[in-house]
Amino acid sequence: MKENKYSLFIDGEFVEGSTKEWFEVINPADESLVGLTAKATVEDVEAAVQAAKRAFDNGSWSRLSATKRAEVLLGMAEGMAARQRELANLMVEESGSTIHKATMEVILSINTLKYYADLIRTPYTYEAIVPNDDAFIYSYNFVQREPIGVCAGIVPWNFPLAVGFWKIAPGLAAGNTMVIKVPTEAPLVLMEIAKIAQDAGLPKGVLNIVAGAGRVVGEYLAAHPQVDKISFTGSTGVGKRILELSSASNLKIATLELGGKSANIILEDADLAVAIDGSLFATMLHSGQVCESGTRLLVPKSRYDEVIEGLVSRAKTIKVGDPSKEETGMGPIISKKQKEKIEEYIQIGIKEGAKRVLGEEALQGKVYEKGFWVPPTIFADVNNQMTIAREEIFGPVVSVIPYKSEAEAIAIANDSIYGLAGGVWSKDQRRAVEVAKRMHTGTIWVNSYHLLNPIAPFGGYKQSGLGRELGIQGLLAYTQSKHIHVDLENDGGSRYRWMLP
Ligand SMILES: NC(=O)c1ccc[n+]([C@@H]2O[C@H](COP(=O)([O-])OP(=O)(O)OC[C@H]3O[C@@H](n4cnc5c(N)ncnc54)[C@H](O)[C@@H]3O)[C@@H](O)[C@H]2O)c1
Ligand SMILES: C[N+](C)(C)CC=O
Repeated sequence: MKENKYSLFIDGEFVEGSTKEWFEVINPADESLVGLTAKATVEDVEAAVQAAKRAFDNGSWSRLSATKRAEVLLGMAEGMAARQRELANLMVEESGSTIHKATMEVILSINTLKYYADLIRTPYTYEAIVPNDDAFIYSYNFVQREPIGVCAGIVPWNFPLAVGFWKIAPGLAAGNTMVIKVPTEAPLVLMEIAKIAQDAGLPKGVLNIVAGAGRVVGEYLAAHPQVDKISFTGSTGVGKRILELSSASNLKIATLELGGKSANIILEDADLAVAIDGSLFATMLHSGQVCESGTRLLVPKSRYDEVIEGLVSRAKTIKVGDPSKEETGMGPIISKKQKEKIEEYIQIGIKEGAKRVLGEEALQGKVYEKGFWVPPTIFADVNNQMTIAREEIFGPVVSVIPYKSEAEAIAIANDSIYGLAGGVWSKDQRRAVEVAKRMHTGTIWVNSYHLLNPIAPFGGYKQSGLGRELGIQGLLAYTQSKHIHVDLENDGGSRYRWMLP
């Protein structure tokens, strides 16, 4: 067990935390103990913020050249690549990710580091602007992009590594220092990163990693007057609380990546074999515990029966079980609490008149005796006013909604408080893109789903979020711009003689 005891990482050191209390991390597939993590108190978080502030102010990172910062980020990427399998296995154990999803996540995280290391070596930090007014013609103006300061990141359990790196990679690349709060359910993989960062030569205090209760650690960071920016990924309810605390304290800049109830539209001309498999991938990946899951599947009435039949027969082929096995398609649910929440939604769906066409039979076998399991569940005959079409379930449950016309499909898709993602399936790509343009969401996949690339921004419309991560926007979100005006006449005074004759 000793090697699976994880300390907090503050000011370049692994520390036990002020109360020396530890919490258990449980494998959701069999309820075994994966490891112990030190539980941070507000005193520990304060120490982490102060370490990040000192590190920012001393310039060991914030004033380092972009090329040198990029070298360290690439060193971290190399360190992660060398331990790819180990990191993926740890995520399988602590979060129930299948080995495929966990491996994809490590690769996405490495690519995010590499992308930002490349981006800061291009002159994004500098922008010349040309005066367009005679009064300013003899001046030279430029905009400098500067780091913001101490940035906090709050990370959820479903993609602990990738979401962590959507914050750490651009945040560090831009020259900020950081305090990351890891999720209590799956804290270990990001805590491993502390060692990798240290080995890559990240100066002390630049990256601090703490674990602890959201209400204590997360709220303390959100309300802290010396935290200059907060980036939160999690539920919409907690996101609203973060925004309240962050603006009331010091008007800190906030990026919020929140929940979703994404619509996935199969158009009449779609290749159903492709669309059905793609729509199951859209909802069952990571047992549906993915923010952008296509949980409202919109199907034309003319092809409805075919689609339902296809979904049921293909979903039955998903192997649910031990997430460490290569052949497993779907693993467990993160916790007993989350499993019970999903089951409650399933009962609500039945009560409100939706027809459960798959998922009634409990999973049978030794592997399901322990751990937290919910079978792939399909509801037919859902209408968009039902609770299971309006609220985020965060489980392997898809609500199939029939529609009569393309216009009706778009109206249903947009009738949601959320706007995170969506999908469109059609043989006619031009038509699919026209539909995509009319959907009010931040990401749409045409004839695919869940494919993420560090070059493209990710984030939500409406109550799915504020701001963007990834892409150039994701880097700029960790900078603030400063306009510098240099008077070329070396005689600025001549311009205000009217006041000081
Ligand atoms: N848009 C995205 O990119 C994205 C990505 C992943 C997850 N999510 C969303 O996250 C939710 C599932 O994750 P979850 O259950 O971990 O969400 P959550 O909001 O309960 O927790 C997210 C993180 O916030 C912390 N937290 C909890 N309460 C807090 C509080 N009062 N103040 C500060 N921090 C607090 C948690 O400890 C955790 O680290 C879903 O709604 C999902 O859609 C969104
Ligand atoms: C966007 N992503 C996949 C990293 C996390 C969503 O839950």
